[in-house]
This record gives sequence, C-alpha cells and structure tokens, in this order.
Amino acid sequence: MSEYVPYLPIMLDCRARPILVIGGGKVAERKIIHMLEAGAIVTVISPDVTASIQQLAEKGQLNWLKREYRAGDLSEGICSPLTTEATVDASIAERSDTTAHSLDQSQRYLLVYAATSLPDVNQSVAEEAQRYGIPVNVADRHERGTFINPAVIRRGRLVASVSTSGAGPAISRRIVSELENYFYEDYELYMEFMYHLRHHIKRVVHDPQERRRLLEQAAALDVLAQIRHKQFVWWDEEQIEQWIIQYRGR
Ligand SMILES: C[C@@]1(CC(=O)O)c2cc3[nH]c(cc4nc(cc5[nH]c(cc(n2)[C@H]1CCC(=O)O)[C@@](C)(CC(=O)O)[C@@H]5CCC(=O)O)C(CC(=O)O)=C4CCC(=O)O)c(CCC(=O)O)c3CC(=O)O
Ligand SMILES: NC(=O)C1=CN([C@@H]2O[C@H](COP(=O)(O)OP(=O)(O)OC[C@H]3O[C@@H](n4cnc5c(N)ncnc54)[C@H](O)[C@@H]3O)[C@@H](O)[C@H]2O)C=CC1
Repeated sequence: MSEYVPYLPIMLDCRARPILVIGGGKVAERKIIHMLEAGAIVTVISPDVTASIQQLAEKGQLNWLKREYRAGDLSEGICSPLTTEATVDASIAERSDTTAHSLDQSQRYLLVYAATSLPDVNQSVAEEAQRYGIPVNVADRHERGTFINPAVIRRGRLVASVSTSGAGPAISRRIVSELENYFYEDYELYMEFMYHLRHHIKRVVHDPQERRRLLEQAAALDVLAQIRHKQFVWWDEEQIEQWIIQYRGR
C-alpha cells in the first residue's frame, strides 16, 4: 500500500469568517460557490476571473482584488463583509505594518485556497499560509497544502462527503453520485424532524442514561418510510411528550 496522509475530516463553521482565494478560474469558481453557501466572506485575488465570479463581485457577494498575488497578501486579513476593492486596499494600507500574528482572530483568514494555473505562485501562497499557520488548499499539487476538499451531497442538515485522499476526484464524484440515489430529497424533512425531536428530548429529559435510550429509540423510528409513502404527519409538542412517556422507563 502506498503512503497517504491520514486527513482529519471535519465540518467547519465558516459563517462571517474571511476566506482568501488566489486565482479566479474554473477551479476557484467551484470552490467559491461552496464557501459562499457556507456563509464565508470571500476575497478573490486574481487579474482575471470567470464570468460567474465577476457577477458575484458586481452583486457585492464577494470581494475581488483585480491583480496578481503579492507576497504579504495573507497577512492582511479582511476588514468587513462586502467591502469594495478600494476600501479593502485602503484598509490594508492603513494596517501595512501589521502581520497575521498581530491581527485579531476574527480578522485573520480562516482558510486560503491557492488556485492559480501557475504552480510557482500556488507554491508561494502555500508557503506563506503555512508560515502564518493558516490552513491552505493547493489546487494543482494537493500534497503542498494542508487540506483537501471532498465531493459533497447535501440534504438539508444531512451532509455526505467523500474523499479518496488524493487518489482521484473522479472516483469521489462517482461514489457521491451513487449516494445521491440512496439519500433522496426526503432526507431533508427526515433530518428536520429528527432535529426537532432530539432538541425536545434534550430539553425535557435530564437523566443521561434515559436520554441516550430515548435518542436511540428516536433514531430507530420509521419516520423516513412514512415520509417516503407520504403518510408522515409532523409531531407537535404534545405528541412528542406522549411518545416520551410511552418509552420512558421501558
Ligand atoms: C486532492 C484534491 C485537492 C483539492 O482540490 O481539494 C484535488 C486535486 C486535484 N484535482 C484535479 C483534477 C480534477 N478535480 C476535479 C474535481 C474535483 N476535485 C475535488 C477534490 C480534489 N481535487 C481533492 C481530492 C479529493 C479526493 O481525492 O477525493 C472535488 C471532489 C471537490 C472540489 O474541488 O470541491 C471536485 C469534484 C467536484 C464535484 O463534486 O462535482 C476534476 C473534475 C472537474 O473539474 O470537473 C478534475 C479534472 C479531472 C481529473 O483530473 O480527474 C487535479 C489534477 C490537476 C491537473 O491535472 O493539473 C488535482 C491535483 C492533485 O491531485 O494534486
Ligand atoms: N483541485 C482541483 O479540483 C482541480 C485542480 N486543477 C488545477 O487547478 C489549477 C487552476 O485550474 P483552472 O481554474 O482550470 O485554471 P484557469 O486557467 O481557468 O484559472 C487560473 C486563474 O489563475 C489566475 N492567475 C494567474 N496568475 C495569477 C497570479 N499571479 N495571481 C493570482 N491569480 C493568478 C488567472 O487570472 C485565472 O483566473 C490548475 O493548476 C489545474 O491544474 C484542475 C482541475 C481540478
């Protein structure tokens, strides 16, 4: 077996956190869409961008700095959501003597993506990110970065992601397509219901053992089948209470 990195899979809350993307081509675009869906504040540094990225910039949904990457770009952090290029540059100039070490946590880039078509530029971005301890993804040579992206399907709260640890994104994509046939759209309502039920149980059942038993029972409910057969009716608080009473102490 060949050596490979035992990557740690995590789910990251990126809401209102700044992410920097160097390069604005097709690869950057695909990754940016996921970042925006995750609620991140995205800054793109690239002399040219795809039509979609340009549109997002025009709508104020991301910051585009129309220029090449410069050493030092990662130390700047970002000022506020939806700033224009001019205000970002002005604010960077004001803080020209600051470094990533001295920026407060909320201003520092949470993640950096090196997605240009130039291996040397991507390499410089990766080195700068690692100097500052910022996780970095490198589009052309994943082993030069510190994290990689899985192929993903979402069904509301349910997120299924697949990675082959670099063996091949086409394989990840194919496996995820198979999962799409398993996790139908009805999982979204199923997940919402399970959240609602679990939240209620957590609120009213304080004994840890009893709570765990109830949550296991909840996970075994045949709600998904009911949703699938269009027989499911949403449980109100009273119904949940009755269900809890029925299972308590069994
Ligand atoms: C290591 C990783 C690092 C990372 O990017 O995070 C990586 C690296 C590389 N990808 C390359 C090529 C392609 N990648 C895609 C597509 C995707 N790539 C994604 C992930 C990853 N790609 C990470 C590994 C995940 C894993 O191993 O499971 C997906 C799953 C998620 C995403 O990007 O969001 C997304 C699926 C999108 C979807 O779900 O639809 C396509 C298809 C297309 O573009 O349509 C091609 C062209 C076809 C081909 O080459 O297979 C190259 C060669 C570049 C070159 O030739 O120069 C490298 C470089 C290298 O291997 O080091
Ligand atoms: N990780 C992945 O999933 C995949 C990675 N790749 C690799 O990703 C890289 C990018 O691919 P594409 O987006 O298709 O390329 P592209 O040619 O469409 O886009 C490259 C972008 O980099 C920008 N750029 C060039 N020099 C720059 C600089 N000095 N500073 C900032 N931006 C600069 C360009 O303006 C352009 O927007 C390639 O190296 C490719 O081999 C390709 C397919 C998938």
